[in-house]
Amino acid sequence: MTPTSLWERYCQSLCLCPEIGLSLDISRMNHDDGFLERMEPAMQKAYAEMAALEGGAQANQDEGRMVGHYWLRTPSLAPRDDIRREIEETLERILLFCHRIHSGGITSQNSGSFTRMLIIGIGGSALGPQFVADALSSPNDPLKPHFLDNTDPDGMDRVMAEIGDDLARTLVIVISKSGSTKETRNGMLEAMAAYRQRGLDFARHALAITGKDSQLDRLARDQGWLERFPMWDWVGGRTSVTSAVGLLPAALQGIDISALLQGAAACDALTRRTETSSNPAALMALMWHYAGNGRGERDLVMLPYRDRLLLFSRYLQQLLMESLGKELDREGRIVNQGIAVYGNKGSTDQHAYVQQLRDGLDNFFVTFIQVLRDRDASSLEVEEGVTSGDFLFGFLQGTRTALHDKGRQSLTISVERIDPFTIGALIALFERCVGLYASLININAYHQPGVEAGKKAAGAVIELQRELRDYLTAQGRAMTAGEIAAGLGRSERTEEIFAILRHLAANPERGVVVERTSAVEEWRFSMGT
Ligand SMILES: O=P(O)(O)OC[C@H]1O[C@H](O)[C@H](O)[C@@H](O)[C@@H]1O
Repeated sequence: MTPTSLWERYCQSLCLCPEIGLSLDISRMNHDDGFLERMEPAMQKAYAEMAALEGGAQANQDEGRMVGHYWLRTPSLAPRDDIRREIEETLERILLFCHRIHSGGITSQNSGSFTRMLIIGIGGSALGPQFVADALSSPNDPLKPHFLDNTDPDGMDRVMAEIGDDLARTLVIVISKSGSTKETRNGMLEAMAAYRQRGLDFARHALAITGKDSQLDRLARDQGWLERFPMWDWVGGRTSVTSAVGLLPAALQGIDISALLQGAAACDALTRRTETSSNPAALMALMWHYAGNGRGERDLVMLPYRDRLLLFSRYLQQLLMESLGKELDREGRIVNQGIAVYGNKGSTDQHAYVQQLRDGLDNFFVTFIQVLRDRDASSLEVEEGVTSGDFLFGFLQGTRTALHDKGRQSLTISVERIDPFTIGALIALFERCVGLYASLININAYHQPGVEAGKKAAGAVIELQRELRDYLTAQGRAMTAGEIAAGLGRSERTEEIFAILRHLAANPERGVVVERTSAVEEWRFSMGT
């Protein structure tokens, strides 16, 4: 394509959305002129399904649930008055609670004001809060956020060491929709132990965000924690960032959550448009469809050129891959759908994997995010007339062109600046896009049947570990994994038994001792004395 026709293609296909200070450029995708027209009937069907979803239909059919994250920022849209009221009341309670924390109305046990918060959660109960916290942090944040988002003991030690003596002035927010996620439970128990060790009353530092009457909800109620905020079954974990899950930590950090909600609501309003050329979520969904043939054949590489957006791709990984990565379509046919997401930030990633994007496998499309405002203050000239921000911009443009020269495809989202409003808009843009794309490929984006298998298998490993320890204690001698498995009548699980014992033996305080040889089948395990 000649430079002039590229410019024409850019002008024709640029979707300008001044309402949210955002534009989407699809000119560097390779679709032909007729593609959008051919897809229009499918797109119209997707709009109709989205309207039904927003109207309160049981869009998550497999679980018999409504899908209501859009109501969170426009409560008047909620299909029932009680839902609308709950959303509004929760928001008021969040603002009031934050006011009391910030103003010293609620103090820590030793009467000091809270200066840090420890957020314990995983998946949708961590990724959104982490993204927002990092994207919108400032040196003046009234509460500094820390996260326990795993059951990694060493990881937890690191976080607790960072908090150190400030634990007494740290608010703990335990987030779990189900209230029974093991990683989160473990993080909470470890945090409880840390408070106990310092003679502090955990309940006076803790609050919960969870489903009504969940295990966590009952614990928080029985122990008299500071507050409990609701999660509703009509909000999925990965789309919960505009519920208390994302709003409460953000507000405590001093982030303007009203602006974040306004940005999301404004983006929702314009991505409800059924005129595809002016709907950036629809255009993006169509580009995903085009790029991957409607079968996810290309990976989505997220390249935001702004450090503050580093965690966006991690957040989107769950939003897209848990929503779209499905074995069956809505009619129960095997389709094995999905779109893989990876990426960190530009220009940093140019020095890592962009080589492959330009010269290697052509199995991706890039989504660049450009932030027009470089920084709040004026910039140093690193070369005559040129700033660091000019370089960042130049690297984005350069990579986009270099990829295009090799026929490699990209989308470019431009936003004015990074602020709460824009972050809200970006979140809403991708949520809507995922929903529309799911309709285009006929899958349920709102359940996650595949996640259970790994959790169940992990439960079985923990059970087996208990059995093993009892067995080895009773045997009182050194045995190979094979002998133990046979003794337990579980020969089919010999490898698992070996792995469990090897792990225990690597942690001397767990009491399992190993005598090693060069052949693993000869390793002999016993309970130490
Ligand atoms: O919020 P929770 O109930 O603790 O769930 C945390 C996460 O658990 C699972 O992995 C689900 O697949 C995620 O969608 C969810 O976000």
